[in-house]
Amino acid sequence: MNLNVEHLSVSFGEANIVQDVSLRVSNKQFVGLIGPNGCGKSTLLKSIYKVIKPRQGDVFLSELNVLKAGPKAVAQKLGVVGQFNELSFDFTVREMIAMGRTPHKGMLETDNQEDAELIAAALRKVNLEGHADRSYNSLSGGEKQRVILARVLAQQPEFMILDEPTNHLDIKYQLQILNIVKKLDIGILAALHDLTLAAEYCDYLYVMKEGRVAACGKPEDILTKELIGEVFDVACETYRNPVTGALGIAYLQTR
Ligand SMILES: Nc1ncnc2c1ncn2[C@@H]1O[C@H](COP(=O)(O)OP(=O)(O)OP(=O)(O)O)[C@@H](O)[C@H]1O
Repeated sequence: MNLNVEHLSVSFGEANIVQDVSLRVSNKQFVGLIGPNGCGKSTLLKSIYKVIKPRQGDVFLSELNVLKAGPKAVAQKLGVVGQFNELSFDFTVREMIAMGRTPHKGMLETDNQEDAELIAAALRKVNLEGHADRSYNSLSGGEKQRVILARVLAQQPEFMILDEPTNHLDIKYQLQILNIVKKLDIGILAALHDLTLAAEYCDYLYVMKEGRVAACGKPEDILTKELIGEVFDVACETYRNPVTGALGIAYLQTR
């Protein structure tokens, strides 16, 4: 399933927050969206997954016209791990994850054995088997984040959007979540803040600055000290990590 975002623009009043952004995720790529705070990453993602209405532009998931399709048709294909996961009403962890099955159900259809197995498998995958009956609101930020991922796993989407999925997570779970997502073998578009993790996990990166795409390409081609200095306003040197061989970034003092 491919994602095509075409000339998307979002405005709040007079402020043009996302300006004529086009991007593509094809062939089950893991594509990262990076850029400084406030550059418009979340707004772009929310307009792709229909929480915000764009001023202009189109979004296609393969043949599906996302902005014109109904929510259920989109939810059958697209899973979303958003940035803030607070709830006014309390549910158990199991109930939260069961919500992932809703797009695949008829109006009054209840959960069956297959749903129960998918929910249990999702709980196992994020290491929260023992937490199924806990109240969601009582969980730590990192545990909540993993429940939201488990809900999306139970949803069995063909494409996934993640907005800073490693927020709140310690390094073990940052790596675990990125490994789980990477192994799903579906197209992924994820906003990420950690540039070395973005370089390690992403096949391709889009760099946003002030609402526009400032650069795009393979991580090793575009994550240069010049681009990082220009977009994030920090001085750095890039290097090959001698242990992993991955791209390393040594941050120097802020300019
Ligand atoms: N509903 C809104 N009304 C007015 N301005 C908004 C609204 N939502 C976001 N903005 C503004 O749009 C800009 C982009 O916000 P956005 O959350 O998309 O940035 P971001 O790149 O995801 O930032 P971060 O890395 O901090 O999460 C910010 O200046 C923000 O204050």
